Amino acid sequence: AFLENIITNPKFHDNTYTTRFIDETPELFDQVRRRDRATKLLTYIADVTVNGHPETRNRPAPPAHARKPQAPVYKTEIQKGTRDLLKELGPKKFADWMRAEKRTLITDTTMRDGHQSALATRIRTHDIVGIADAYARGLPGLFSLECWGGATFDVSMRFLTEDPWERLHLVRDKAPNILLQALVRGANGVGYMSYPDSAVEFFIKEAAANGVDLFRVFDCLNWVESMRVSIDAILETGKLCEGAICYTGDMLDPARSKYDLKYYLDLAKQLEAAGCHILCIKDMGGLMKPNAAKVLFKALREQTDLPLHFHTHDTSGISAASVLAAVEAGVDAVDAAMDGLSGLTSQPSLGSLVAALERTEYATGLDQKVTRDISVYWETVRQQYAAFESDLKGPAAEVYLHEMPGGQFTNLKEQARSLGLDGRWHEVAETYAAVNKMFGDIVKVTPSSKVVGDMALMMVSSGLTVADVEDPKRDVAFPDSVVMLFRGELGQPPGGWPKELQKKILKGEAPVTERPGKMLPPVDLDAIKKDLSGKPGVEGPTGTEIASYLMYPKVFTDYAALADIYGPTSALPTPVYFYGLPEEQEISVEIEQGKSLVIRCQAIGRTDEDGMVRVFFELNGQPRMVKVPDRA
Ligand SMILES: N[C@@H](CCCCNC(=O)CCCC[C@@H]1SC[C@@H]2NC(=O)N[C@@H]21)C(=O)O
Ligand SMILES: N[C@@H](CCCCNC(=O)CCCC[C@@H]1SC[C@@H]2NC(=O)N[C@@H]21)C(=O)O
Ligand SMILES: [Zn+2]
Repeated sequence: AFLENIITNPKFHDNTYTTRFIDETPELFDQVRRRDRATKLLTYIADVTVNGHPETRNRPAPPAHARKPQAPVYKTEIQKGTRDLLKELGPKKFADWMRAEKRTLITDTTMRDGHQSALATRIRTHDIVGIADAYARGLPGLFSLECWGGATFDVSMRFLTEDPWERLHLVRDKAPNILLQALVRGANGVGYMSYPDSAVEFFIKEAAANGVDLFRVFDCLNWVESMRVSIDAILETGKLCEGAICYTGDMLDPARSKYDLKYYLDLAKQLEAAGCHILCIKDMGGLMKPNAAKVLFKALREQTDLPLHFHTHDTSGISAASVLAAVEAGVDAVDAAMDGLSGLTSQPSLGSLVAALERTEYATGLDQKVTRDISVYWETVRQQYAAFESDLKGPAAEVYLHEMPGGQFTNLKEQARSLGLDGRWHEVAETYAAVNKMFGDIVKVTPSSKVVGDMALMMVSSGLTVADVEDPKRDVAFPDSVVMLFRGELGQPPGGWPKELQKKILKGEAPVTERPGKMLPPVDLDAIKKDLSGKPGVEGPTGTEIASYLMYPKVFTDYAALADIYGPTSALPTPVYFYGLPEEQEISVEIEQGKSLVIRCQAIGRTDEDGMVRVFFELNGQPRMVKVPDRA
């Protein structure tokens, strides 16, 4: 009881309290400090049962009839797949193999862009890893699993209290035969800002060493100069480097001549010259129309012999038609999401594309019973994430006006709602388009899209028009992200920033025209190791911990401190992670391969005079009690 008291006292995690405790009772301290993972997990379950989770509080709850997701179990051996091929052939010959394949190669984006676009990136490692074995055995012919990078890196630590590297390791173990694909933002790594080149290099090397086989690299302004930081680091790792060109505007519209066919063909030449093994047209807004796809991919096919990969979103409802047009025009690989997480701001439906290509020369060869089974799994998983559903009910051709990337659309709608602008969404969309024009008609994808969003929300909520903003006599408080953008901290658009506006925003400060990462002081790994060692929840610090810290110092140390208190929460089933364990319910938690805990909630006490609540469990048959604060 004495020990339990110490453990569950909220002051336990405040170092001064613990230090005094060590001085007074060193022999006891070991027993307390060694708090095993089970005790930590019970602390988490008690806390979330009593207090809920910040992410799901006051949000729609899963339907009462929601069932436990059951991954299909396939008895077939794990056959050789694209990862085995890459190991055999090396990246260059692998790219030749792609070009020789007649069938259309399919990338499944469900584990990354699918839920980033449909559910604000909130799907947890537990649900992602749960289906990996089925992919490995049931879809060995899949080209790649896009399962890492992009916003998943940030969200897993910041909102889901789990380690993105653990997710990568577990998917790697369960699906050893299929290429694991990650999205990286050129000189921004997986962050929203520019980093010193050495930080990006360190991150890429760590990601390659921990399981990423194919890196898709893009820059938020299509500035190849910035992309080279990642490209060069990836080429050194021997992994596949896919250079992505972000598609924007409307290629065949004479009014959008800035982004015409020549613009894209020139960028493709630059990326080929930079050494990319594969070229990707990354249509993050779903702006590609079937006619443009036909013209663009035909022209690219004639210009280069590199394999071509097409990524789009279904916001307008036309994306499957664009994908089929691209296939006819010679594209080698296309992205799709499993039906249950496809459509609208996500990718087009994988099952439907496979069926549409059946009995054509481009047939994918994927087993449609398996794609149906796996889609049913994702549908069931999705029920647990009701808290993160957007209110978008149908396709929106409005996307051709605002050109927002799929992943941002739902997030910006949320942000507008929280600012009390929900009745004015179409005004936000119009203003977003006006801001894009005011900024010189730029590529809009994380992080440049975030800046346009910040400006649009600021203008709508403070009733500012473009004329007001551009008026040299009118004082405007520009969001920090806008100042950063015009200072050049996210790179340079072709032709630079609109001069007048830049002058007004920078108030005479000189802009940066070089690549920011080149000017930033290189990372000091020794200083970081010293800074990190001893922080709660930090092991070594290991290479992956340093890589996380380089990208997100505060988000990482906050995450590590929570992991130190709550243990391996990623192993918990999603209903328990977000909503707790009701009395009389029992779960089995596999905290590592072959080691499971059986946890049963017996009773939840009342809040005592110290504002603490006792929660009684049975852990593998043994009675256990933990006390947690009532945070009401
Ligand atoms: N706004 C911050 C990020 C913080 C967002 C909310 N944080 C989390 O979702 C992770 C912390 C979980 C706290 C646990 S959940 C169970 C229990 N219930 C609680 O109320 N607290 C604990 C940013 O943008 O960085
Ligand atoms: N997480 C925020 C974004 C935070 C953005 C902070 N941005 C930077 O630190 C950019 C780094 C480049 C700084 C440039 S380089 C040339 C000049 N010299 C300097 O010392 N600094 C500038 C979000 O969510 O938006
Ligand atoms: Zn996307």
